[in-house]
Amino acid sequence: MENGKVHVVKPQSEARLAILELAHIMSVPTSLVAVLKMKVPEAIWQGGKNTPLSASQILSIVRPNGGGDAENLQRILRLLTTYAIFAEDLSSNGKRKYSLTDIGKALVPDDDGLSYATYVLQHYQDQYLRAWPLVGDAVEDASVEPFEKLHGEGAYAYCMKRPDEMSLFYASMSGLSMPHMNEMLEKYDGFKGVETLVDVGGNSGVILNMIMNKYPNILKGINFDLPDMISSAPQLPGITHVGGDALESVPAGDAIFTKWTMLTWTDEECKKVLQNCYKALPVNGKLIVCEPVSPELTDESQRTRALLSGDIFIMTMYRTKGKHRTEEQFKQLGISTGFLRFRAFHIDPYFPVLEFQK
Ligand SMILES: C[S@@+](CC[C@H](N)C(=O)[O-])C[C@H]1O[C@@H](n2cnc3c(N)ncnc32)[C@H](O)[C@@H]1O
Repeated sequence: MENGKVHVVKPQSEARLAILELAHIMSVPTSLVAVLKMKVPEAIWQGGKNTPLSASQILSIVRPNGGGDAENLQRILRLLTTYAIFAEDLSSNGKRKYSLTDIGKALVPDDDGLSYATYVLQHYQDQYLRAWPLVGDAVEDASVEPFEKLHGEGAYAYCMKRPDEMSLFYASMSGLSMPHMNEMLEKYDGFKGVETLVDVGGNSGVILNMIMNKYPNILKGINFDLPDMISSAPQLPGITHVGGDALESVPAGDAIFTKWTMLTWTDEECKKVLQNCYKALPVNGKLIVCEPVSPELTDESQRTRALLSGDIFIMTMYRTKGKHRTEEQFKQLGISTGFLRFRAFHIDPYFPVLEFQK
């Protein structure tokens, strides 16, 4: 008996609830995409104030010419409140009003138009959504990615042929990478003393630019990526864009950085790239890797879920035998390719820094 209510927790009813939640879980990302497309976070954040607004007030901002169903918007906002994207306020005569939580604020574009919203929107484009029902095909036949089976080409090739998709990919990568790189650069000082830094799979070059701004000792930055991927990369001070394939060779530098690349390579391909990095480094040179690192234990934590669900995204869209690896798997890959020292810095729960020294 608690507060006059009798709580009878029946394991079987909990099991039924869990199944119902999973059965309906598509409502969550699709509702999130809907509010992002309607620019609801921006509407609540107007003037940087985060004022709680009712669904009809939000609609009057996102639909200034009228229209839209406030009750249905409120239904969506309530669901997303259960995922702590919005906070619900019932203080004004029981009328529900919504503000942004810290998670919701991460979806509001910054002055450069970047936020986590772009990453979400990029992932929920039609070409990916249509590949999801084929996820089990990666078990039946691991020789071809479900995305490629459906579209006749791999996810990178698909992206690189389409200029709009490329811009979205750049913005998605930058929007996600910049906030945690800011924190990483505050806490990790492994770029001290480096004069030439190569970023393998550096995409638009914005991360290399961030590193160089923080470490003026880096005089030369080489942003290395697939030729078509850097074809529309912006010009950035001190940075040379070099097109190539890391599976063939990597430009020389006194340190090499790579972030969020190895997950799309098989173990054999990772070894090849690590060998190429080894060759491109001087004695004592460092390879600094920033990759999703899967936990050894399978638990129900948010971190484990974020990492294991990202792993299935990779398996379905990019590479059936690419993967999120554990720290030990990274260490063994480094040792097998000749690196002498391995250190892990757990600055970010999703993207730890892994240092391999020659
Ligand atoms: C997920 S993105 C990460 C981009 C950036 N490093 C970041 O963290 O925001 C992976 C990048 O690796 C690049 N890439 C994939 N395979 C590559 C290869 N074989 N050689 C060079 N770059 C490659 C892709 O073109 C893409 O820009």
